[in-house]
Amino acid sequence: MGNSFGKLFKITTFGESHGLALGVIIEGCPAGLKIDEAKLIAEMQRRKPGQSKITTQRKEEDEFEIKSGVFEGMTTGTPIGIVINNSDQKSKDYSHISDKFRPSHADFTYFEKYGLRDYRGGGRSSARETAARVVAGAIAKQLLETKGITIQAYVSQVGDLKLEKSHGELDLSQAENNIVRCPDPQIAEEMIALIDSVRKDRDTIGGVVSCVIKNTPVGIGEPVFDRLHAELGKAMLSINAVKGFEYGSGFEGVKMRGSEHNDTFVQDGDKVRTLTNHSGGIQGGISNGEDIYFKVAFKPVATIMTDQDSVNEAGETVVVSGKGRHDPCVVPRAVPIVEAMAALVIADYILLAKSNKLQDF
Ligand SMILES: Cc1cc2nc3c(=O)[nH]c(=O)nc-3n(C[C@H](O)[C@H](O)[C@H](O)COP(=O)(O)O)c2cc1C
Ligand SMILES: C=C(O[C@@H]1CC(C(=O)O)=C[C@@H](OP(=O)(O)O)[C@H]1O)C(=O)O
Repeated sequence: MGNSFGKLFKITTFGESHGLALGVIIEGCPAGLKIDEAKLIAEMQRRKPGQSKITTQRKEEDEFEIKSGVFEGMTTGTPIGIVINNSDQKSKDYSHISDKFRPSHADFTYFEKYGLRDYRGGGRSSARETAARVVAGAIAKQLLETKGITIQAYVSQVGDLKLEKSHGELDLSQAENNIVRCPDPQIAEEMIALIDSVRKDRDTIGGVVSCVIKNTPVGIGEPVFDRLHAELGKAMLSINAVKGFEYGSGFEGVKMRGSEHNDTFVQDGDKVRTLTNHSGGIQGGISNGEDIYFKVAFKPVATIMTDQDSVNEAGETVVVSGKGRHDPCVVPRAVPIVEAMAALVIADYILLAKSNKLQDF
């Protein structure tokens, strides 16, 4: 029913924004992985609401409890069950729109699909659900660390303000040093000021999260329908408010000739490398060992703090007035979500690649 993701490293999430709790069941994580809980907590802190003036002011610590599948700090190979309690729901903020549809949120489509809905905080459609993905993704990241694979996302655009440099030209270690998570400190300041001014206008703004995955081995990806970039695309497009995904040269690549765009192969010691990386580390749906990089576009948040025309469940014309604690821009908190989803894909696809060749059997 669309609540699970992955084939071998598989997650199933549950929970609503204003319910008692959220959580995730992780199946397929190999036994014997040492879990560093401090790292899981750190990932949750990066995503949690209420972290700065440019995020929703809902205060959730996003503490989690590992209920199963980990014994004496090691995964046991059995399902890992994790629960995150909700503690700061303000469902009253939603009573005035309990039968009204917020323009461009999921109120109308959930109501039409199921015939009823948990209107409190957007229910299941809320990005609160992504807390469960982030804790699962943090475990996947630890699995990937054992192979030296790293994943880093950062904010590369807010509205019209964008980084012109590619990931290789930036010092990505700077990204976590500011509240918007942009690696260029100067542009970060401008982005923060822009989000803050949009927030003061009681409006919202979109942005782009870029991500780079390093040290993926050659040969990961399942042609033809489960090409690595197709799965990354699905993972990213499953995140709330995502409107676009591009990898490698993406939409800009259409302006180039093949003679400029082709990535020349060179032998580098015992490895085949490419001189450029317009392919984004993936060719034919299979990783080629170069950096995998992609961008994810997020729309401006639907819930704005001004009156908007809409309709209600009875089909009457109504005004929806903005209320509650909402993100003026999602990208600062989307960074760890993008990383988590990328980690889940790569962990899953490394396990799948064990069936590539007879010698791996
Ligand atoms: C990190 C994050 C935070 C979000 N915060 C809000 C919010 O405060 N208010 C809101 O209306 N939408 C927010 N959204 C987006 C909604 O969850 C999303 O727009 C809604 O579920 C409808 O789905 P769609 O935009 O994917 O069609 C957020 C999304 C993300 C990724
Ligand atoms: C609570 C979180 O973000 C929420 C995402 C969200 C939405 O519509 O997606 C709407 C707001 O929910 P509420 O109005 O219930 O506070 C945000 O605060 C979170 O990410 O943990």
